[in-house]
Amino acid sequence: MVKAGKTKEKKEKENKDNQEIQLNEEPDVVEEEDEEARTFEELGLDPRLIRALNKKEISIMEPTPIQRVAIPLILQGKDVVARAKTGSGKTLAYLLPLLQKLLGTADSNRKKLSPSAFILVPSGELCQQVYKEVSSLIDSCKVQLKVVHLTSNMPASDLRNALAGPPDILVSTPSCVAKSLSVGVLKSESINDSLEILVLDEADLLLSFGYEEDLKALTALVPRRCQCLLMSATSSADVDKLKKLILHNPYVLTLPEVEGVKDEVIPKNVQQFWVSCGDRDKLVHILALLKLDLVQKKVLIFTNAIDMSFRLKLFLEKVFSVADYFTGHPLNYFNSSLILKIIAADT
Ligand SMILES: Nc1ncnc2c1ncn2[C@@H]1O[C@H](COP(=O)(O)OP(=O)(O)OP(=O)(O)O)[C@@H](O)[C@H]1O
Repeated sequence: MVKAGKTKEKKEKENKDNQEIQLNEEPDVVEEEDEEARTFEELGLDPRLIRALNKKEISIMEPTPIQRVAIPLILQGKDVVARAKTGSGKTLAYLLPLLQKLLGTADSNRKKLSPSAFILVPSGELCQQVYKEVSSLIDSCKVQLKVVHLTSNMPASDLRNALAGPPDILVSTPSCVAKSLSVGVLKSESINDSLEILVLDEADLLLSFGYEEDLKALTALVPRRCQCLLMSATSSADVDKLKKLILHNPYVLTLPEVEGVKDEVIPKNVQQFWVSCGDRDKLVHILALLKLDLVQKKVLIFTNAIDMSFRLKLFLEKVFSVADYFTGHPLNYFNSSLILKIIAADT
């Protein structure tokens, strides 16, 4: 991050190689951040957004480390790649400056034909979560910004209604944008004319979920002036590929260490085992693990598709108590003592 008072060497190091900022390798940078920008006010956040954060069910008073670094850069209009562990606050790290930028243009007379901001996520469930977060911030700020989200089962007429206006912010999977383009409810020229901010959230999953072609098609329409943000919990070849495909000379923020806790994708206290078996034997193996109490306490089982989670649920219900199993959005229910085992599809 380019900051007043920083040494010349540091500035040069950051400007080199896509302006990479390894926060753990430069602890003094974190310290400087700590001293200089402890609060959202000091990050330059609009008071309406700060009030909206304070009003949340669990009020948010101080920025997380990734927010401290990312928010000012995004407010300055930089392209940013933010890599920080799950739960580090990446969603607000891009949503707050994105909303602030749109607050500044909310009263503009210029008639747009397409949304100013696209937030692309890999799944319908994430789409719903991000949409909820944006809507609640907009409601709390009491501003005239409109957000919509698209779902994969929407017919063309619903897509047309959702995009009429147009909204200021679109939350979608890449495939719903591709569908909207193909049925003509989004127009290439209007995207090129209107798009100001493009966010790829959970970027580490976007390509593995099969959105490469949709993203390539969209990239061709993204104007050069559009600010692009890429958020990811891990670094991977896919994230690099997306970075090269869409971003321009971005700041790369990596936050592997927060408050002395090493940010590993798999925490140290988690033991991992894998069982090699054919497709047909998977259910029996899971049953054996549970029946023999080899996996104890609460269990979260991920499957790669929704129909597989239902098959597993039906299978396990034949053996265990029906009330033990739940499928759907897992984390809201995981702390409930009634729910002992959860099956979740990773889509
Ligand atoms: N500054 C903050 N102070 C306290 N809580 C926060 C702050 N920022 C975000 N949170 C809360 O932390 C939780 C996790 O945040 P968030 O979902 O943004 O993490 P993430 O880094 O995007 O994770 P993922 O990689 O899974 O998307 C949310 O409940 C969010 O409301």
